[in-house]
Amino acid sequence: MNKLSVDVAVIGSGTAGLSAYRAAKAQGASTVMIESGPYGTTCARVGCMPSKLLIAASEAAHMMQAASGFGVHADQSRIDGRAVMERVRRERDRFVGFVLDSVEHMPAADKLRGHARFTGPNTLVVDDHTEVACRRVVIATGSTPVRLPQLEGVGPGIITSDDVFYWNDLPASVAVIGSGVIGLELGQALARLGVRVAVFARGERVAQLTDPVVVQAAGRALREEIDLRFQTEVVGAVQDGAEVALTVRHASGTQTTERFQYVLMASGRTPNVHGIGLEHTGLARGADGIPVFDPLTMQCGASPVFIAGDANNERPVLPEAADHGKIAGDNAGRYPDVRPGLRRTPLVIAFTEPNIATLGASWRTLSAPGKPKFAVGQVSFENQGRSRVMLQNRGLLRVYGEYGTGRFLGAEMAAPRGEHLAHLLAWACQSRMTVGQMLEMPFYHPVIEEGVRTALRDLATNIERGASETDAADSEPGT
Ligand SMILES: Cc1cc2nc3c(=O)[nH]c(=O)nc-3n(C[C@H](O)[C@H](O)[C@H](O)COP(=O)(O)OP(=O)(O)OC[C@H]3O[C@@H](n4cnc5c(N)ncnc54)[C@H](O)[C@@H]3O)c2cc1C
Ligand SMILES: NC(=O)c1ccc[n+]([C@@H]2O[C@H](COP(=O)([O-])OP(=O)(O)OC[C@H]3O[C@@H](n4cnc5c(N)ncnc54)[C@H](O)[C@@H]3O)[C@@H](O)[C@H]2O)c1
Repeated sequence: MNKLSVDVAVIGSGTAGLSAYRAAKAQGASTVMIESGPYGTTCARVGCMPSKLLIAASEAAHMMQAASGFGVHADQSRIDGRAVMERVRRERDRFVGFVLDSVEHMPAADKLRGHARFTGPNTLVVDDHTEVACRRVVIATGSTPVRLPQLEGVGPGIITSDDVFYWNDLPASVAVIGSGVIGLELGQALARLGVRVAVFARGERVAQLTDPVVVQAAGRALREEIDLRFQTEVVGAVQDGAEVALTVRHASGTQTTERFQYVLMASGRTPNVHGIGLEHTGLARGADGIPVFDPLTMQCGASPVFIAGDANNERPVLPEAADHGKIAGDNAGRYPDVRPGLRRTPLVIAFTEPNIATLGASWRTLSAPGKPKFAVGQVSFENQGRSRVMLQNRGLLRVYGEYGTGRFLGAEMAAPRGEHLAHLLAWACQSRMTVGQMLEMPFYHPVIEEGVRTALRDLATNIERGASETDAADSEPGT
């Protein structure tokens, strides 16, 4: 067994791990980065980038169809599935290439290949070939798609998002299990590319939304394009040649069986904190097995162990993985002088159309028992000027504000160009602006942002009403 002694060991070379490695090195710490899988990051290989490439192709296909609404007829449109997937893989490989280049330029002594696991609070063993004595550790092991037990061992037709971006051609049909972010992004993209898609959901969840009014509006908008089947439970499946016969149970109790080329499990992701010897660290862990950590420092208790990215499941999206990694690596490098790092206003965007975006405090957080009442303003995009002009008049925006101070708290939306509206609102939220201050900002004409102004005016009115005419404590959200 080889022996290695370092100041900092970073487990994982994804976005969080790479950012932790750089930050620890910047503190002058001797650092090793350990990776068990392929280099290239989940985001670039099988996450953000290839999924957005597939969505971009689907938008092109959708525009051809939507054009007839303007009197423009793209007569002979044809989707070449092989060419679509070839571009997805080619461009994805280009993005992966940038990551591989940066890893290539790291000193060889700073990289170790193999599965790392703790054998003690300050020791790791890598694949039984190297023992690493490390004064500090950053766990940046990412997450893995949840596999449904009732679909285990069925056959090659049962897949996860990890498989989609290696396809050589578009399939004929896909059943998507889960109406979360992955299920809806991929489900809508594949449907727009001519694949027969059905999305099966246990409940009525729509991506990351928590506001029931926005959930309703988003579900309505998406249903225009996707065969979305709420309240269905997967019972089991059988691989039958090139197809999978999928059996689901409906809310009525009846069961139906349908055949698809693939069944895509999009039922969440599990943090990779199991099988890494955490039981040897003495760290306190939550019910989900994740070490208890401080989200400002990423430190696990008072220990020299830090946890970053999807592994801690705090906000499992790319920008947060990068921020987590920087904070964790910086603190691992400077330990025991641990400092709080920069955390930003929460922002999540699902690239469906309409975009589904949430920022700041969620409706669910604000509505938790014991929390003060809050005011709500809203706008529907169905009759919003510019949205109608572009034939993208679907969706709803709800904005939340604090009674008394008038401070803007957060928003949830399914909105045309929602990715941009969400940034605008997230910046206002992080700047701790009041609704009044936001309404003093410029709004051009005719733009979708005028819809945001309508929602903010509505919110301002409701805040005013709550503060002057009613006791805030008696008012319900939305009044
Ligand atoms: C389909 C899909 C689409 C997405 N789209 C978006 C998007 O549009 N926008 C967005 O912000 N986010 C998106 N995400 C989420 C984003 O990709 C993740 O939040 C981010 O990549 C997490 O980075 P990470 O560094 O935590 O994990 P990863 O990049 O997964 O890195 C973890 C690394 O640790 C390694 N590892 C694990 N265990 C060990 C061990 N014991 N020893 C050694 N190495 C180990 C793994 O092999 C892996 O390389 C998407 C995710 C998916 C799946
Ligand atoms: N645009 C983005 O930012 C983006 C895109 C894709 C993925 N991601 C990240 O990846 C994470 C994982 O995405 P996801 O869509 O897999 O998870 P998710 O948590 O968003 O959704 C999982 C869905 O699966 C359902 N589900 C859970 N268990 C089930 C079961 N046993 N049977 C049927 N349905 C079940 C849930 O009700 C939910 O609707 C997201 O939380 C997000 O952080 C982000």
